[in-house]
Amino acid sequence: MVKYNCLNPIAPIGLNLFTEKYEKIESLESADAVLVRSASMLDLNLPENLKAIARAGAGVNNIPLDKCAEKGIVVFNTPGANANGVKELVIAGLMLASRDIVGGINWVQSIREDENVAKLVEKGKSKFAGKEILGKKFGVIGLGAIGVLVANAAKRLGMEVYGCDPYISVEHAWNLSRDIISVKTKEDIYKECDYITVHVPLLDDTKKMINKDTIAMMKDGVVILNFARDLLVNDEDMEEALKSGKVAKYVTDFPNAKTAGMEGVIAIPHLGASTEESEDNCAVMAVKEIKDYMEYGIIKNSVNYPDCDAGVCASGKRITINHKNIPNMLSQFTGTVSAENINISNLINKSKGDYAYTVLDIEGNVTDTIIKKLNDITGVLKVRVI
Ligand SMILES: NC(=O)c1ccc[n+]([C@@H]2O[C@H](COP(=O)([O-])OP(=O)(O)OC[C@H]3O[C@@H](n4cnc5c(N)ncnc54)[C@H](O)[C@@H]3O)[C@@H](O)[C@H]2O)c1
Ligand SMILES: O=C(O)CC[C@@H](O)C(=O)O
Repeated sequence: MVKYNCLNPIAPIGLNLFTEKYEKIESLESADAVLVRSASMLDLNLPENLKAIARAGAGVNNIPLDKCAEKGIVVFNTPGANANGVKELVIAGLMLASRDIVGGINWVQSIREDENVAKLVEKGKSKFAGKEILGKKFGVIGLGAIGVLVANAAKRLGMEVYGCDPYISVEHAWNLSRDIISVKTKEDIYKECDYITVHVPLLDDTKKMINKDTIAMMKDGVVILNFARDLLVNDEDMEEALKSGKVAKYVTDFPNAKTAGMEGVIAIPHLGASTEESEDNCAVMAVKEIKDYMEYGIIKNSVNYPDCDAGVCASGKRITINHKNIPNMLSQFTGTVSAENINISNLINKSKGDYAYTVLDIEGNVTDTIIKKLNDITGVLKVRVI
């Protein structure tokens, strides 16, 4: 029986894919697998038995990736599964920043009891006049699953769209409209654009990338949209820029104690992926990833281990080994199995950064001796028999 724990609610359409071989448990302690959305796992004790974590979403800054890798725990995410949900909200954010829709709606509510409300509306509406986005310059930083959809949608709305992503994947490059102006550096976006949206992961080199220095390069009255993570922006610098009018509006899907009540901020309560469709897509993808890994040792969409698909084991037993990416591992694995006079019918080894993963299909029984010897090899982090 595979035990799994959900740290956040996960859509039933995904959980229903688990068969009778899986049991949902309420505590993390004895879980083989975990499903999570935005709950922070950074300070959790990770049980020895834990083998896989699936993040039903894109951002994995709530999961201690290196600590997991070091314990042989494979972390998955669900690339692209919520991208359309976020794209639609970014377009809404663009509109909210350009037209004072929020201010106008709130004002109507404040005068709604007045019997002359219709007249007052016509008289007072000019306070809420805005700008159109047609023909304006729109910069997208990060052309991944979300950035590409946002860039293409903005282009279709008649904007002049600039995109920047030094690490763009071939798949995303194929999907990017050829009408998007590709620029080499973020500085080109900062200097050129009336609206700037960030769609990069929160990493050491993206943290606080929007700060007083980068804002200084921007046009006066720029609009900044952040549907990625709050820590991408230096909030103190943003406050200054909003006060001076350098930044006209800051739209964020990640309000915090500093920005939630800040003048000039349009704060949305992390709703980017909160649609039925995105939640379903993420749940289905996350559960399939867990099942593939638990049942076949297949790794797809991992963020801390290499992807590896050895298909279904056609002979005897499958041994999977999570290990450090260091020399001489394979010869020790094959030597250990061969010493027991067992034939290896299939072997795959993949690596990603400091970590690697090996699948051995063997023609014979996996003895306790083999498992102990494999576990004793320096650099081996987890051994499983499937
Ligand atoms: N608001 C929400 O609910 C919500 C939902 C999904 C994702 N997100 C956030 O949005 C981020 C992006 O999501 P995605 O699905 O597009 O991810 P993705 O991995 O498909 O795309 C991220 C892109 O950023 C690029 N990138 C990385 N570092 C960069 C840098 N320094 N400069 C420019 N580009 C850089 C990568 O090459 C990649 O193409 C996630 O990491 C997450 O933090 C938020
Ligand atoms: O799960 C969510 O609601 C948000 C997910 C989003 O922030 C992500 O990074 O995918």
